[in-house]
Amino acid sequence: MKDGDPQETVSVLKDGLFKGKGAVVSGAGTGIGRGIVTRLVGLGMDVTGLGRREEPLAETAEAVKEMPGSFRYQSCNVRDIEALEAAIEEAGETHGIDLLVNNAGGQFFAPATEISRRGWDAVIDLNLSAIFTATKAAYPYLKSRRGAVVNMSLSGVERGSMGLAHSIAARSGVLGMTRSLALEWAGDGIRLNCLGPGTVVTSGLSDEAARALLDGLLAATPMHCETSVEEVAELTAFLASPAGRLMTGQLIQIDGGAHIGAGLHMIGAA
Ligand SMILES: CCCCC/C=C/C(=O)SCCNC(=O)CCNC(=O)[C@H](O)C(C)(C)COP(=O)(O)OP(=O)(O)OC[C@H]1O[C@@H](n2cnc3c(N)ncnc32)[C@H](O)[C@@H]1OP(=O)(O)O
Ligand SMILES: NC(=O)C1=CN([C@@H]2O[C@H](COP(=O)(O)OP(=O)(O)OC[C@H]3O[C@@H](n4cnc5c(N)ncnc54)[C@H](OP(=O)(O)O)[C@@H]3O)[C@@H](O)[C@H]2O)C=CC1
Repeated sequence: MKDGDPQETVSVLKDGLFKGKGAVVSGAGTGIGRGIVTRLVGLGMDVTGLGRREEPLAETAEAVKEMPGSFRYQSCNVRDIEALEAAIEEAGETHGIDLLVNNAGGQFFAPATEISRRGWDAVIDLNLSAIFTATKAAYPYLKSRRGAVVNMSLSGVERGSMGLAHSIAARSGVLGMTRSLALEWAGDGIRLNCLGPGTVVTSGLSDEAARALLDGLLAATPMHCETSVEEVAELTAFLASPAGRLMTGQLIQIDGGAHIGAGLHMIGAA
């Protein structure tokens, strides 16, 4: 990436593009989620952010308070079905939903033989079932605005990954669900896509084990570079914009070619 303000460097969308539009972003207090909120509010959108911890959500609110759109947040565990449905409904009634970004997610790295059934269920709940719940709850609001859904996935999701059997299973499920709903809801004008970022250095990838992987991840990326939060945010906004009008049912990998190169999927194969 060139020097300068990272968002400015990758910004291609028009100021005021999303004035009067509404969005829900999960995992809005940190990393990629905060970056997406910042771009959407910067483009004039009214955004509700979800996450379990209030403190990072409040930090996101502080970061965007002078921007053209607005940001409200709600503490919500997306694995709690009733709480998630209620949060989506409240956001829909407050500002409408032109865009739903299912970004909250994560997992632990472990070989399949070390994943307990509870560990499996926790990852499937967070990365698959919660996305179904949120998307279904948002349907009436999306329909009335002919809105869009962006589901955060992983680079290489289609070819499997060492140490991530649970997460790849969940995210492959999300891809199948995304394509199925893209078909079911096309007549309503609702579009759904998945984004597969490569390596994004956020707090989620900052523990010792993840840092140890970083050099290997970058070496396995043909362009030998990280994906920036701002690049993911700009692409998310693009997919919700009129320029994305015919894009639906896709997995778009924003990963410096990782999914066609050596890839991130063999990292951890010792
Ligand atoms: C393709 C390569 C690039 C990949 C790049 C990806 C990057 C990112 O995703 S960045 C975001 C990273 N952030 C996170 O991953 C944080 C989110 N993760 C979690 O919250 C947890 O991992 C969770 C999904 C398991 C949910 O946690 P929670 O509900 O609190 O679960 P528990 O701690 O109660 O554990 C439930 C169950 O899971 C077992 N477990 C947890 N960690 C591990 C581990 N490291 N190894 C093996 N098993 C683990 C835990 O032991 C529990 O099972 P039981 O012991 O059977 O009760
Ligand atoms: N960083 C990377 O290299 C890549 C990341 N991704 C994916 O992008 C997404 C964002 O990752 P990133 O920003 O890097 O990581 P972070 O760990 O910073 O973000 C994860 C966010 O999800 C929220 N979250 C987690 N569990 C729950 C829950 N049960 N209910 C509500 N919110 C929850 C967290 O907030 P809180 O803890 O407060 O609930 C946090 O804000 C994830 O789905 C991740 O797997 C994909 C490819 C690469």
